Amino acid sequence: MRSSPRLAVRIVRCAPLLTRAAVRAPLHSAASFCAPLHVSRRNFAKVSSIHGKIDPPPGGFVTDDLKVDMNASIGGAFARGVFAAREIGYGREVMNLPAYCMYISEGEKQPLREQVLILTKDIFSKVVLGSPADQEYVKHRILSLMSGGFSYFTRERDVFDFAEEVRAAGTEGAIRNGSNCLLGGQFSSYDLQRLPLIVEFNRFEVDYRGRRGICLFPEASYLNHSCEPNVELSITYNSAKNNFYLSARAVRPIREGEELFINYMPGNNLPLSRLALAMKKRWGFECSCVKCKSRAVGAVTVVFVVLLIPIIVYIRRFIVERTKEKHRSL
Ligand SMILES: C[S@@+](CC[C@H](N)C(=O)[O-])C[C@H]1O[C@@H](n2cnc3c(N)ncnc32)[C@H](O)[C@@H]1O
Repeated sequence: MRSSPRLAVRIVRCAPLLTRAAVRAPLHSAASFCAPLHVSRRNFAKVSSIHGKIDPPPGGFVTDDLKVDMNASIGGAFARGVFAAREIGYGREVMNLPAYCMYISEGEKQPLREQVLILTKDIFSKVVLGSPADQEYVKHRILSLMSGGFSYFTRERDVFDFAEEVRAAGTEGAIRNGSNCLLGGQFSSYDLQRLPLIVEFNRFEVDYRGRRGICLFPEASYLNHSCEPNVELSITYNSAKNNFYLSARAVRPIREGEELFINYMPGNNLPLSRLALAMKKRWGFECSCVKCKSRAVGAVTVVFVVLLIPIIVYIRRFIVERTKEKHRSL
């Protein structure tokens, strides 16, 4: 843990820090690339391209005892999760990450949709104007994150507007950089379409002095949700570093090979049945954690007991009565 002063922030759930001016700056200056937007299948390969140890970002920490591996039973055939490569003791910090980027809204009322688009533009500006390391990070880390198949609040029009803005002519340097990014195949039209969705689905919502904001911590985005998590996240603002930091700690001992889970909707105190519905509404997936699966088995058992047993009793009685009648008539 760092010793510099921090402000506690409220995590709602769900990435280096630019100033607001930098966040707004660069997009119309980007590229004049005019390839049509098209959906490509390589996305699926990308979703599972990251496996093995998680390299910590600059200024961050990820223990070597974690690895990303497949978990086909959660989130589809290509889904991944974070697993313990060795036993992890109770209370141990397994990740401490600086936000890769963040946006703090101007007023209380700024819609999440606008926040997502501003952060998307911030990330893309790093691809166009940033260092090769930034470009590599966005390409390999951020674009390999999972996005929802559709958006809950990022309108289709926003995504197309963003792509158009990226292609629009701007200053000489940005055009050259932007064109190279797109034409060189580092960042495809399809990536442009996915980026806002990736931000939407991997955002961590924070509250900074009463202002809402969103951050990305891409290394933490491989963690799946469980209604009975074994890892707890806390996000704090480090004023010395002028950035948010995410800390992930084990809240019980985790065996070697066991998956690490967090709660995507912490602090809501909803009963399990309502939590699953809230998850579906907010994050768009049916929770298939062990607790929800056992709840489903429990529901099937109740249906069996409440409906099937009376039916079986009725049929049995019916057969007994028929047999008795037959005997009487003999
Ligand atoms: C932030 S990502 C987690 C990592 C992701 N599994 C991957 O392969 O990159 C969130 C996505 O993982 C899947 N997921 C996470 N927890 C889940 C759960 N409990 N049940 C079903 N799907 C889950 C959902 O598809 C969700 O949209």
